Amino acid sequence: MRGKFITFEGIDGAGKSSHVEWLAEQLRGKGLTVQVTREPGGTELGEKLRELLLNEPMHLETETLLMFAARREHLARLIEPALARGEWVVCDRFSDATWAYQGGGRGLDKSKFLALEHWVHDHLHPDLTLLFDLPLDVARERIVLANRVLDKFEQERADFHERVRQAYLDRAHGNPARMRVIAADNTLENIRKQLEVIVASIC
Ligand SMILES: Nc1ncnc2c1ncn2[C@@H]1O[C@H](COP(=O)(O)OP(=O)(O)OP(=O)(O)O)[C@@H](O)[C@H]1O
Ligand SMILES: Cc1cn([C@H]2C[C@H](O)[C@@H](COP(=O)(O)O)O2)c(=O)[nH]c1=O
Repeated sequence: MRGKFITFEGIDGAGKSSHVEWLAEQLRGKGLTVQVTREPGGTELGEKLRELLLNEPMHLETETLLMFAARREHLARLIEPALARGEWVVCDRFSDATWAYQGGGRGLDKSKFLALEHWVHDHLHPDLTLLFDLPLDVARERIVLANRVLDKFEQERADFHERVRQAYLDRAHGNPARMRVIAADNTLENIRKQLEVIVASIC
């Protein structure tokens, strides 16, 4: 039987990465084999593209095409083979991030996004997407506290991140069967309680 594909999404600093490995462990505890991966990245080539994407200034359409190029490689080399073997894949970001960052944040034409999504993975969409939603100032505070070097996207202005957040919420509104909004302005413990209930519904 084909495995399931779960993705995590949210604005920078939403807290999703703090739960990715935890969720994988919960699933492994149920006897499942789980691959944890991320975008952009997840393959040798994808990680090289990630370096460019997170650090080099580039035209919006170049950025979008490289996101989808990395995704094509990721699907072909990791995601699709794992799902075909019956393994589950937990991925930190996927195409909803392109919708939100390049579409919402930077203003990419929606028809261009839809054409690329159709071309690259019309046959495969996540079974479940967990959207970590919280006010921008809380996410910003977490990033400041973490004291990390900011990448190209994290250096964007607040209005960019507000548009990304709103685009994510619009996407969730349009895909209620797949996307679940997590109230992420909460303790790790309370967030995990929300995740347990949602994940139990697809196991
Ligand atoms: N619920 C929480 N309460 C307080 N701090 C949190 C919470 N969740 C995560 N953090 C902290 O916030 C910071 C950002 O968390 P994390 O890296 O998980 O976010 P992220 O959504 O993956 O961010 P990015 O996409 O920017 O990498 C980390 O320092 C983490 O320890
Ligand atoms: C997949 C994808 C990602 N991004 C952006 C979103 C984040 O700012 C970075 C990735 O960093 P993270 O710490 O691993 O979350 O990339 C994007 O703009 N478009 C995409 O499709």
